[in-house]
Amino acid sequence: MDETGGVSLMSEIKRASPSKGDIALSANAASQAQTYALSGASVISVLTEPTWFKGTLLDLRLARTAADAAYIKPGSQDYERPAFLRKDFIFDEYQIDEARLYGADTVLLIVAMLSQDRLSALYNYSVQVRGMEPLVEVNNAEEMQRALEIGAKVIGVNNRNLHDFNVDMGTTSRLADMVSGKDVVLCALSGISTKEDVEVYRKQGVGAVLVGEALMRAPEGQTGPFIKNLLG
Ligand SMILES: O=C(O)c1ccccc1NCC(=O)[C@H](O)[C@H](O)COP(=O)(O)O
Repeated sequence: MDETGGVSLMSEIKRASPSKGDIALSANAASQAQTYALSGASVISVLTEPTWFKGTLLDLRLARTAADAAYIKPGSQDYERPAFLRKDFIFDEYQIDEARLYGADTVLLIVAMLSQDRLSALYNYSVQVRGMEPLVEVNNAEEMQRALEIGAKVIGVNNRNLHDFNVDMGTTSRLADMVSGKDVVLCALSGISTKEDVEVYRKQGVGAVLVGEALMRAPEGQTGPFIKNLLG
């Protein structure tokens, strides 16, 4: 949660996706990141996977550089400087090093894609060797339990089922109790597009929401106002 008790925004740079195909192919990662940074996003998530999401590691570097440059301009410091998340399918420690090298502050670990040993090893490597607390993604109670077992402190519940791409906004709500009272920031991922969505999650103790497609489809010049309205 942000310092005002509101929900923090993780805004995503997402050109395409397996479920929706092309979303915003010509999006410029640098200018998108600047807009996000200057509109109040706490985290900028950059999809670096090339095949399905049409992202690159270079997007991450350009986004980071542009947002940092925008942020140091006089008069532009209304918000905290956002952190950068490398959003990709991470299987190896090397990808965590790569993320750091290209400007990320943290990485995504998807519980469903990793054995418990690999999940734990990658989590520990990220925290202990690179000093980055990963966003650990889950989609059901069993995965949430696995995330809690490794000591994850930032857990994202993906409302999108990765097998059939169905989005059920109640997924986060149903798992919220499993972290209540724990030292965990609960994040709601996917399908979020309105201020009302954010308000529902806020009341359930969600600390951050991740928004991709809705931001990428905002009409030109409307991304900043859209973010301010979401956070309103
Ligand atoms: O977005 C997809 O189609 C997708 C399919 C399979 C694995 C991951 C996928 N998306 C990654 C994400 O987690 C979303 O980009 C992120 O939560 C933002 O979702 P949205 O706001 O619905 O774009």
